Amino acid sequence: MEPEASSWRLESSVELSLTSSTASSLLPRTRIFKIIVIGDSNVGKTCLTYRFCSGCFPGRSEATIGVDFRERTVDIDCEKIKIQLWDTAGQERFRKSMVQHYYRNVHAVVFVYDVTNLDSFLSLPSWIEECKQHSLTYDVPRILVGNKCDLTDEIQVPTDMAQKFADGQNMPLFETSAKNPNDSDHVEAIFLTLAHKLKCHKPMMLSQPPDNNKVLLQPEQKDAVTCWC
Ligand SMILES: Nc1nc2c(ncn2[C@@H]2O[C@H](COP(=O)(O)OP(=O)(O)OP(=O)(O)O)[C@@H](O)[C@H]2O)c(=O)[nH]1
Repeated sequence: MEPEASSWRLESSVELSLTSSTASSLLPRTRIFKIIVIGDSNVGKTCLTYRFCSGCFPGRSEATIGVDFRERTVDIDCEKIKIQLWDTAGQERFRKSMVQHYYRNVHAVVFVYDVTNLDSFLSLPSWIEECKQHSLTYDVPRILVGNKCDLTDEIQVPTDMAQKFADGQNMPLFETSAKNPNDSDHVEAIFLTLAHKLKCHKPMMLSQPPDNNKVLLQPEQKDAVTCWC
């Protein structure tokens, strides 16, 4: 179910074609960041990823089965970054066989809850636990997103409650609406902020000497906890 290995490479590796023997003349190809989006069913994971990658709210959205991939290439500080969003199924029956694939070589995690559904917020600890069980270390950036802020009359999760939880988990909180991008934090800004953090967090380094006119760049491995300040 993973995308074609030929079209992308996990671990945010960057393959370079050498045009001369000096590394300074290398032109890097697009770096890829794999971001998984998880949370209860119906919180709006598909709509958020669709909003970011396609720029609009999907006319209709059905329960995700397994996982859907969406991607978008952005320019950050003159570098092309491909943001690959893994939109995972919220329903347990549609997740089972796929779970181990989600967590492989993940660069960041987006936890989503629905601000109009308290249960989806109360489920967050179990999603965080699932990450832990798949050996996701704390140096993998994580953010918390409360979706459906456009439904102002139906809010069940007040911002201060969500903020307290996010602080306790050392995650930044964003409240947004995939439906109405003018509400609160903009979906676009959320994912771009995350991409910036990833870019700074994982500077490229040469991982092996040039071989067959190719050189593989990989992110520097860091043990430090990601700081969002
Ligand atoms: N009002 C409003 N509705 C939204 C918003 N985002 C999603 N929805 C609606 O919420 C429902 C569920 O959205 P999805 O994006 O399919 O939810 P999901 O989290 O991907 O669900 P699963 O695939 O089952 O895990 C759909 O009817 C969407 O139209 C939002 O920001 N505002």
